[in-house]
Amino acid sequence: MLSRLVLTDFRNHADLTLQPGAGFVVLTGANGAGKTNILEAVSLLAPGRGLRRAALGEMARQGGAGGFGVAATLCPSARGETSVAGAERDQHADAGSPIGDVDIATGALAAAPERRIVRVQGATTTANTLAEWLTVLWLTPAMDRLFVAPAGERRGFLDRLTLALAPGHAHHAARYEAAMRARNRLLGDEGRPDADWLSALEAQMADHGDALDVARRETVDLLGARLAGETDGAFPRAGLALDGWAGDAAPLAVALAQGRARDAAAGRTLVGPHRVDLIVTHHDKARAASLASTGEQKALLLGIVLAHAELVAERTGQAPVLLLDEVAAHLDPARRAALFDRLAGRGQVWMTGTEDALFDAIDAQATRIAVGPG
Ligand SMILES: Nc1ncnc2c1ncn2[C@@H]1O[C@H](COP(=O)(O)OP(=O)(O)OP(=O)(O)O)[C@@H](O)[C@H]1O
Repeated sequence: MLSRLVLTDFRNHADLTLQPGAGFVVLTGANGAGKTNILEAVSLLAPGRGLRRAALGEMARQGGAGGFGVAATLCPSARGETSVAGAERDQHADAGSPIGDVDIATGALAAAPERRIVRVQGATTTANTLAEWLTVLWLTPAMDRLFVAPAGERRGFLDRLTLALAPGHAHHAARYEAAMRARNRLLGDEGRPDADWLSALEAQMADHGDALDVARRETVDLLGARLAGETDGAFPRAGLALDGWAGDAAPLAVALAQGRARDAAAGRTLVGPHRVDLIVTHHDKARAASLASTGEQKALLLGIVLAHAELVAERTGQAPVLLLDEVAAHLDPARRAALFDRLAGRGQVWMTGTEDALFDAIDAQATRIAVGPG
């Protein structure tokens, strides 16, 4: 969990320091006060582009010096002794330094506003290594249409779910994409491409692509089984499946080598795990989630996120940090109570709303923060 969060020139926040407690962190304030901006800042403490998938240059405060910073202290008690098993933690342990609070920071400088800087304990590192330290998952109003959105959005959601169980997932995704871009460029070049160079790139895609495929399948299997066994009742059970790339049907390197002419003509790679879609069904109604009502779609998504948070906590000993933007306001009172019940005592959960009264039931367990303009 985060025990401290400092925003400097991040969106509308010139200088803001928060000291959230464990459990619920409730941000309330008027429209435009900057609540979602705070959640976005937390989401940047994980690999990827954050919950708005915005360009870095958009995040620096207009009227500020041009750069921005998001710094946080992770508190070890809630990270758990067995939780952070990654290479970075091992390095610290090997160096004999005690595992205490961990400072992580990200941002950009005015001189290079689109270059992301990431530091862990003051040492520069890559954004992908943040997955070793913190798992952050979010639900925002923009995700309400996830089940009818293009496949890429569901794949992005699946990858975030997967990252929580396989911290190396972001690294494999980045390497896979880089090799694929290089292959696409090579196939698009004038003249006959170098076959050895193509084979080498395809071998890289196959290595990293297989790792992506295995990790996604494991996530879908584990989460699907958990959802199928649920008896909660407050949130509809989702059925999960993968579609679009049968990873076990043909080795990827073979499929890529055979598809060179086709991909050269298309100007892109037409097979591989970058084409995967997450198929979600309303389990009890045996119907595609895309055909469910708006309210049912929201509830399905929330059910997936809740089951995932519990799965991750169980398997890694570390509850993910959840960011629930405007979720409480859209639930009926019974579902809202069920949500609070399920989340109580399950790690740090940041929630936003325009009205204080929405969160009265959890007042005693929450850090309440009134967000004002600027
Ligand atoms: N780079 C920026 N510099 C300054 N202000 C910005 C920047 N980017 C966004 N803003 C402003 O931040 C304000 C707060 O946005 P945010 O989405 O966090 O509000 P909110 O409290 O979640 O509101 P709502 O309840 O309407 O969702 C908006 O008025 C927006 O214009």
